[in-house]
Amino acid sequence: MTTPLGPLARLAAALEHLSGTIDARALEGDAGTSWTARLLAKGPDAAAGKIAEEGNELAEAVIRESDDNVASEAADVIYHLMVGLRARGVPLDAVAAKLEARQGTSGLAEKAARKE
Ligand SMILES: N=c1c2ncn([C@@H]3O[C@H](COP(=O)(O)OP(=O)(O)OP(=O)(O)O)[C@@H](O)[C@H]3O)c2ncn1[C@@H]1O[C@H](COP(=O)(O)O)[C@@H](O)[C@H]1O
Repeated sequence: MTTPLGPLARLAAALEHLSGTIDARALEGDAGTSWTARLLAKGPDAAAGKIAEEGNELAEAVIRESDDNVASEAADVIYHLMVGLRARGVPLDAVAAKLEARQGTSGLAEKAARKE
């Protein structure tokens, strides 16, 4: 019997799959049949617009919508974030490195250090 994946492992697997799909669309996607290819063809500005739009929709959902809508809007943000990173050529590794570098540093301490 296989052990079911925990939520973070499921998310990591989904992101891995999505990342591969976005890379494939960037290399040989058809803007006529693929939203990802269409967005990438328009360049980073188009992805940035969708990140902002979906971010607002997620914020609205967090404030006043159902748990299911929050999850759905969060998925939209993650997808468009990944397309934006691909449009800019910023590798996921670079984002991972930022998160890793912040581990163990309080957000409040980091903010205070910026003001010095
Ligand atoms: N996760 C997503 C995903 N999330 C959202 N979207 C699309 O993003 C678009 C914009 O979402 P909105 O909710 O803003 O829709 P809208 O209001 O009609 O958008 P506008 O046209 O008004 O900007 C819609 O067409 C959604 O279907 C996504 N499109 C693709 N993916 C993933 O990417 C894969 C490849 O998709 P294609 O590139 O389209 O083949 C898919 O199999 C999915 O795994």
